[in-house]
Amino acid sequence: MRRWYTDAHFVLPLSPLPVPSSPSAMAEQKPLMEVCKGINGLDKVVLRDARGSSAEVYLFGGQVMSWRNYHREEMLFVSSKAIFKPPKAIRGGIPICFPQFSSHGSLEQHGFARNKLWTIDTDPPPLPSNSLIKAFVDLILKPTEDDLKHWPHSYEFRLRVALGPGGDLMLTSRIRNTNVDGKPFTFTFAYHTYFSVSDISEVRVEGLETLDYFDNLKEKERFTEQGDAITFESEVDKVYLSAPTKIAIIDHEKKRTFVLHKDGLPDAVVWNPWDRKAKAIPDLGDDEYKRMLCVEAAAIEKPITLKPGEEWKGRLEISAVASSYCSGQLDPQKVLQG
Ligand SMILES: O=P(O)(O)OC[C@H]1O[C@@H](O)[C@H](O)[C@@H](O)[C@@H]1O
Repeated sequence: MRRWYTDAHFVLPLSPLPVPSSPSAMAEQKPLMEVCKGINGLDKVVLRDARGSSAEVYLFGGQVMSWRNYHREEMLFVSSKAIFKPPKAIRGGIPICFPQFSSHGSLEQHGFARNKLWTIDTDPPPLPSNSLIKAFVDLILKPTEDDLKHWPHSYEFRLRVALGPGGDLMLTSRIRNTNVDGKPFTFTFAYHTYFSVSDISEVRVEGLETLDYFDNLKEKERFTEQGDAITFESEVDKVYLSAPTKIAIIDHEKKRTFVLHKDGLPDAVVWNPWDRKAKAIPDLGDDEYKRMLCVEAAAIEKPITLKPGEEWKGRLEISAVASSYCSGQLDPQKVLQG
């Protein structure tokens, strides 16, 4: 069954759409936001902009599973062996790690948000408005009685997924403590983004040079990164601390650069399982590590504590630009404009 939202909140704009600038975009005169069935009948929300960029968000996990540019090229990696069957988290896209990143605590790996069924929030508290954003959806996750047995805290987790004016993917998380027992709670968080890359050996990450990091492959010992951009020739699992707000992933073969802008998320995780670990992950193809790279905007080193009534916000914006981008000159503002 297809539901088309006609509520002004969901299907914007009320004025005519801008004229699409390419034939492929022309074919995409569909609703800006549509709820339909995805793989295995799971509900998903499809966002589209007037030029043909799109994003798909599964209610299971509140997980972005697709982000395409206006050439309809997929930017996110999804494993060919991904299991779309709750409560197993789906391998690919942008799983949300909350309220625990990795095994940094007593909860299940990466927390439970990625294993839960979220709902569409029809009446979210307003966010700063941006009239250029036409396609977006608000999701919400709240604990059930049963959930409270495992993590005894009441919260409202609101996630807005939006397509920006240039087809950028924008995620805003708002987490509010709604405990009535007066107790604060503490959490760690990550947007566990799986980027699609042509060949991991041809990829470089800029913006993390000289930073301190915890190496998950060496019992979370702390090291300092060298001065060079990061390249890949073996398994990597690092949490970079106090990373800059902008990070670039340069894919030489694809001639494409992803530019991440993060806000409220001081840390950045870089993960690629490489060949041996990939073989041990049942829902990842043996060779698929070559076509993926996780760079995760996160809050890990200093967990966030919220008192009742307090709210935390963490934002991630990702753009994909052609790599006429000049290596070593990480100024995504210039990249974006230019
Ligand atoms: O297999 P999962 O639970 O999705 O986790 C994948 C990886 O996620 C990364 O964020 C962690 O740093 C890794 O340690 C972990 O292996």
